[in-house]
Amino acid sequence: MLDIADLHVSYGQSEVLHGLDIKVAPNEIVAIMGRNGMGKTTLMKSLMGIVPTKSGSVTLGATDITRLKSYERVANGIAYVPQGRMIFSTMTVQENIETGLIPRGEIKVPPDLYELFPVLLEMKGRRGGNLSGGQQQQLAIARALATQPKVLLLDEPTEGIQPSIIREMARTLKRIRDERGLSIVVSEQVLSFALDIADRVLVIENGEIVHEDKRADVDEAKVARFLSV
Ligand SMILES: Nc1ncnc2c1ncn2[C@@H]1O[C@H](COP(=O)(O)OP(=O)(O)OP(=O)(O)O)[C@@H](O)[C@H]1O
Repeated sequence: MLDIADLHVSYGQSEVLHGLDIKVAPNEIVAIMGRNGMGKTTLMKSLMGIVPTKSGSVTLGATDITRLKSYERVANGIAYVPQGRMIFSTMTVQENIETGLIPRGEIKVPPDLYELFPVLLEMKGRRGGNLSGGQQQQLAIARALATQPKVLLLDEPTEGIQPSIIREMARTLKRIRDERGLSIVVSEQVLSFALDIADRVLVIENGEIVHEDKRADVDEAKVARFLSV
């Protein structure tokens, strides 16, 4: 579904991703784990066309999206929940979700989004900035899903979220995958969450994938060592 091949990304002269090869199957959930500064956000931003690709390719389904602009990537079926959620704090919950409808030319929030996140229906007239961290995360996911993606990217979704809400988020994301047949790529530092949700766990270190395990074979101690400072 998503095929990243020999992806190199730099900021000016300094190369940050050094030739990543990652394939994500339809319906698969892949967790990309790594400490701060290892390149997770840069990978997400480059997949969304927010930072330019130096070389290599990104293919979504049958479409080469490497040179496409962000909005064209979204139209092709890739959606993004950025680190820190980045909801529009002065807009209402409903208006936030509506921004995700624009690429599909739709006007009305599909009821199944509110079924997934009932709290958003309750709060649809509230300003985004007045929601709790967990509620804002649900809103950011709902906004991304409104674009009807085939691949959903989430950048450190557990950051700043309470443990009980993190478990609920894992359940919801698996439900989304099962019901919508999405592929999900999630960057994470919280191993328990990654193990809860992922079919495959990759570790990124200094812009390279240095370890990979299927969920059933994950060597937890080894992955934890990569994550410890
Ligand atoms: N705009 C930028 N200009 C120059 N260098 C940058 C820029 N953004 C990130 N970097 C560098 O790129 C490297 C990877 O950063 P990135 O933010 O992708 O890491 P990360 O794994 O997502 O970390 P975090 O968990 O802190 O978000 C770091 O060395 C960082 O300093």
